[in-house]
Amino acid sequence: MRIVDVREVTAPIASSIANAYIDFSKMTLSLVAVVTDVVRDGRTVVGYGFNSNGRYGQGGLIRERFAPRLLEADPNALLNDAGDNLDPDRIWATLMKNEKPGGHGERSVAVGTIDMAVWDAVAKIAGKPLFRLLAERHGREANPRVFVYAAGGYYYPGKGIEQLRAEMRSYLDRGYSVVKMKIGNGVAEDRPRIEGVLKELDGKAQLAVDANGRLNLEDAIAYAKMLRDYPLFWYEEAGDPLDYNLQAQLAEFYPAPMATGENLFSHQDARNLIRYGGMRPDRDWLQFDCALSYGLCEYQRTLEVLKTAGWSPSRCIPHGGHQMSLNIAAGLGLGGNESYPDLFQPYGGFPDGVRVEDGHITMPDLPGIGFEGKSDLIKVMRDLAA
Ligand SMILES: O=C([O-])CC(=O)C(=O)O
Ligand SMILES: [Mg+2]
Repeated sequence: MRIVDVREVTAPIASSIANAYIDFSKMTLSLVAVVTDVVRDGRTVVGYGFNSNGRYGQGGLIRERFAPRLLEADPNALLNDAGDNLDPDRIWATLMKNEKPGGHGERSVAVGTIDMAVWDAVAKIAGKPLFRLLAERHGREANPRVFVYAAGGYYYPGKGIEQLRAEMRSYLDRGYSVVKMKIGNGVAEDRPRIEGVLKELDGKAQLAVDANGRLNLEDAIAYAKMLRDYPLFWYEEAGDPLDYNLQAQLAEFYPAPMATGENLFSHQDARNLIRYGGMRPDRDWLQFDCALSYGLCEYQRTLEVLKTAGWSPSRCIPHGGHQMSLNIAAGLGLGGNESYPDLFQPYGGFPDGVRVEDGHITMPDLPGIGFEGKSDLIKVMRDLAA
């Protein structure tokens, strides 16, 4: 049993949306195929992975550094003790050989993308959905019913409050109970946007807001004073993701739930947020995204760090809207997952036929991560592996 090839293609996920920090006019992602020599149900097992929106494709790093390390390794050194499957942690250690600690940059995205493909292959070789395999490995009961919220509400050229309200209404109509919109361009611009959306939701769903790290401390506090007038689900990523002191000071002005973490890429960074960021385990939310942060091998270390610090995995609702985090949520008891109903297709979303009801989806029993159940996605994946 061995990995015979690691393929990467950088694909566009561009659109005309913008958050308070970046626009998505040139956004890309990396799609990876880890091809094995294992055959299941008459088909060669190929694991697939991709990185979430926001950090661009990582083709250079994957092709020049990480894929060659896997292909040059002794194939037996990448297997589990029984020799009947790949071992994700041994593969992870091989990927990270001769990498210094710290300074996570974007190698964490390259590794996270390959790691997703490896876990997909491992669960397919085991003949199980990844969420069931994870629950078994951790001695837990899987829960296929997962909370999901609808992320959107971007700044959009020519889009006024009426269109924003219509967008949010469409998420309500599709079964979501929590929706999210962007803020950060200024209190004067955002207050009427928020009030318009809250009117549209009319108490039938809750609203989260996301400043994408745009605000300095003074502006983050000014926003907090405005936002705390409204019953929001959370106030996300107010300031720079690595400014733990800003987050901690903000907590003093914002008693309602805060959320952050999508731009922290290692368990060490996550631990610093917990130690120094003033985040409160009884109400705040952690959004670390394995696809951007060295993958599930690292995410399990992050969950250990959280546990040690008294945080439940149910306080985690990852960024990114991919099926990988849906599996982690169902298998390891996270609080839910992000979803972008109208963006970043065909990568995001759910297997065909999965519907949102009362803000939750139910995972179908598909082997691996479940990409084979999403026809538009598996088509581009198989094109890469062909
Ligand atoms: O706009 C983005 O970069 C995505 C984002 O922050 C989110 O989904 O929370
Ligand atoms: Mg965000």
